[in-house]
Amino acid sequence: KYCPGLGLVHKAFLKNDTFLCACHGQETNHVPVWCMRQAGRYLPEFREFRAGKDFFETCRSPAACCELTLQPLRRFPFDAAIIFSDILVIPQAMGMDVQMVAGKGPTFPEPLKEPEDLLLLQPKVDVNKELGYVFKAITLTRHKLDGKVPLIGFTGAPWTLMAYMIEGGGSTTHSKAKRWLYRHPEASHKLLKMLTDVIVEYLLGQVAAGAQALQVFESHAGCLGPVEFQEFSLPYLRDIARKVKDQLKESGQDVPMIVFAKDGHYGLEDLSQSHYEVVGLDWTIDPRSARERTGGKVSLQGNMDPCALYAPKERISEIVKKMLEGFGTRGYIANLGHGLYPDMDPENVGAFVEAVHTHSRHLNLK
Ligand SMILES: O=C(O)CCc1c2[nH]c(c1CC(=O)O)Cc1[nH]c(c(CC(=O)O)c1CCC(=O)O)Cc1[nH]c(c(CC(=O)O)c1CCC(=O)O)Cc1[nH]c(c(CCC(=O)O)c1CC(=O)O)C2
Repeated sequence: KYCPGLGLVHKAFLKNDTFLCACHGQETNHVPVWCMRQAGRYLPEFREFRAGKDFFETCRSPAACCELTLQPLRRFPFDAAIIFSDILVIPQAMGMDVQMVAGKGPTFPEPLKEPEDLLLLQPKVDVNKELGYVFKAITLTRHKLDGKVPLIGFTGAPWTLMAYMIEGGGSTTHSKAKRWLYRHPEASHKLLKMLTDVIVEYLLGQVAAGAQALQVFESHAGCLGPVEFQEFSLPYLRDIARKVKDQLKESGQDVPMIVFAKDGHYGLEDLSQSHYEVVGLDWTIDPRSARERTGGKVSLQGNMDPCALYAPKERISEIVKKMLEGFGTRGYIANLGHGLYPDMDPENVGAFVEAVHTHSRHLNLK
């Protein structure tokens, strides 16, 4: 039985456990599907709800996060929900000011410039105090979901968060953050380690609050080369999974973890041997080669080009069919290769979900 606050998770309690089964490589009647950024601006009801409210204020309201998480599930038969929040709540918890500026995106008025600035960060973060609002949102959403589908919690990965903290916002080159890697490798490792410690506690808190799976977003893997990835990203991704899993094992819990290193195709083999059950893929990887390169060691998630949702519905259906044939229907979770864009037509998102369900059922009957 599910105990609020304790987060004891029983699969039997779920009405639809296809997502969790697929994470563990078990057979399912249909391939489960969800979309990154499914709770987002492409939905008119999201835009209406968010209108006039500050983004991070919204993130700090458990009731608002719960409502936004549930919105897409009222429209589409997604097989999982992902808690509405943002990866940048961690730099905030470490003492940095982060604002969401309309038309510009996340902005840090005082980004980290030099290694001395690390002294300005909170050395020890009490996640219950600083991020308890996310935990409350998760518990409330678990209750409201009432076992309809599992709830995914998430975090940004250390390198991606470090990049934001130094760049002060989005960037095309990430040259300020990469400058640290080449010029201040020790300070870089210090920051990555600080972030890892907070992330581990944050993910454990999400599970205690009721999250039934966890996704780690290394969204800026692509601006690292294979050598830098090996040194500054992969060890921390591995550390996170190992530490979270070790802790959960002690309390007899088993929560699947997904690693999504966008544009990190060079790291695919390593990512499939990093203690994650699932590796998320962007659309630059061919499904069959991803299967070969990961050797059946993990389940895979992804990877339709989000822009394929601009195609007519019949074309979306064809693309989905090819994708399913490439990945196969077992140990596979359908998703996009990255998040939905604000100008996407909700009807086409519905067509994507339906195509995954219909084609995968047919393929399973063959
Ligand atoms: O476009 C903008 O103005 C700022 C968008 C932005 C945000 N965080 C950010 C970015 C940078 C970026 O995505 O490139 C920064 C951000 N947030 C996130 C990521 C990870 C990623 O997408 O690769 C990133 C990094 C993306 C990158 O830099 O490549 C994660 C995120 N944001 C969010 C969610 C939650 C959710 O979708 O349920 C999630 C995670 C789960 C998921 O993918 O579903 C929600 C979010 N954050 C944000 C927004 C838009 C602002 C609003 O509603 O007023 C929204 C809603 C939406 O996408 O429509 C703000």
